[in-house]
Amino acid sequence: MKVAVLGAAGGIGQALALLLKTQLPSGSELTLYDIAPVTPGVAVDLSHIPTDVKITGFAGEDATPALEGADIVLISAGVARKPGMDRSDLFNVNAGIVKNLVQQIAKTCPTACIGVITNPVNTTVAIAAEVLKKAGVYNKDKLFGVSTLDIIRSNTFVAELKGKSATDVNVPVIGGHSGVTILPLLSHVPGVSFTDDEVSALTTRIQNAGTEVVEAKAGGGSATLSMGLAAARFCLSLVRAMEGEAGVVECAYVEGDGEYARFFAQPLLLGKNGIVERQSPGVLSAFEKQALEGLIDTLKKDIELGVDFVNR
Ligand SMILES: NC(=O)c1ccc[n+]([C@@H]2O[C@H](COP(=O)([O-])OP(=O)(O)OC[C@H]3O[C@@H](n4cnc5c(N)ncnc54)[C@H](O)[C@@H]3O)[C@@H](O)[C@H]2O)c1
Ligand SMILES: O=C(O)C[C@H](O)C(=O)O
Repeated sequence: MKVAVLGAAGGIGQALALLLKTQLPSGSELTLYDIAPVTPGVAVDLSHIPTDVKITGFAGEDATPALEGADIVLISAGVARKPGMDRSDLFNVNAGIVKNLVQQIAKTCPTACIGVITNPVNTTVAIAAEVLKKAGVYNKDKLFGVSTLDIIRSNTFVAELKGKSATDVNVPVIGGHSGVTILPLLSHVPGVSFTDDEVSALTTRIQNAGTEVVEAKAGGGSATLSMGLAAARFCLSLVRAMEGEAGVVECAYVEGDGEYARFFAQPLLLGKNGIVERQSPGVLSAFEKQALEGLIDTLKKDIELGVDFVNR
């Protein structure tokens, strides 16, 4: 199994690379790519960790050497938020970066599974899909917006509130990855009940958790370490499923049946070739139904922006 990380010299990229170097199965290959000249050095540094994962790093304009033969490509290249910014404010810079990198993926490893981390995810995943489509290599079962951070945050906040172990809580999060489009399904957490006020306050906290980190970092960037862990969890689940483990389910933002919007975060059964089954969000509470109705227009506009960016 070969995994490539694009944007690997950044805050997320380095944390993610460390976790993958230590947790990918023996015999895997990990390549790091970033425009930053430090990238081969990041790989040399990690190569001294005694695991059976071969790691190499590449810098410059051309991602090809990192992409050759990749089974999974994770993209965290791009700029991050500063206080006062929305994720959508990153569009002007990050749209072009994602477009360029996905064009290179389409050429060099067109059958790889792709996990897009770069914000605004609601839009950058649509950009990636349109680029792959134009190149004639789009497979909607292999393109993911990585929304795992919303799940691990929800698990943490619910566990804190209810005095549970965070590792025992699993909150599905559907919709998208920004503001009101993030919809944690608190009614789906077994063995836990919430008052209406708790549901409302927790949902708002989960939706604003990225901003909580951006403000706490005071201009020094957004979530990197928790995101590195989230992306590693997503990637390692995908690796396990691609290597034949049955029953691996993760939520991610993917092209679905279009019931709510063309792209929608939902639970996915993963397998050897990416998505095996898009699972229905199931029965929603009245609060969740209303929140879902309220997010669709925003999500559709975010998606349209990405589609137009590639096809204008
Ligand atoms: N999906 C999520 O849940 C989630 C969570 C946190 C952050 N993010 C997003 O991830 C992105 C990266 O965040 P970060 O904190 O790691 O930022 P960072 O600035 O620390 O790292 C970004 C890296 O991208 C590299 N880069 C820029 N342009 C590039 C290009 N054309 N090719 C290759 N590399 C390039 C930079 O050199 C840098 O090393 C941001 O857009 C951020 O908003 C997403
Ligand atoms: O909030 C951000 O800008 C980064 C990321 O999307 C997050 O949820 O932490």
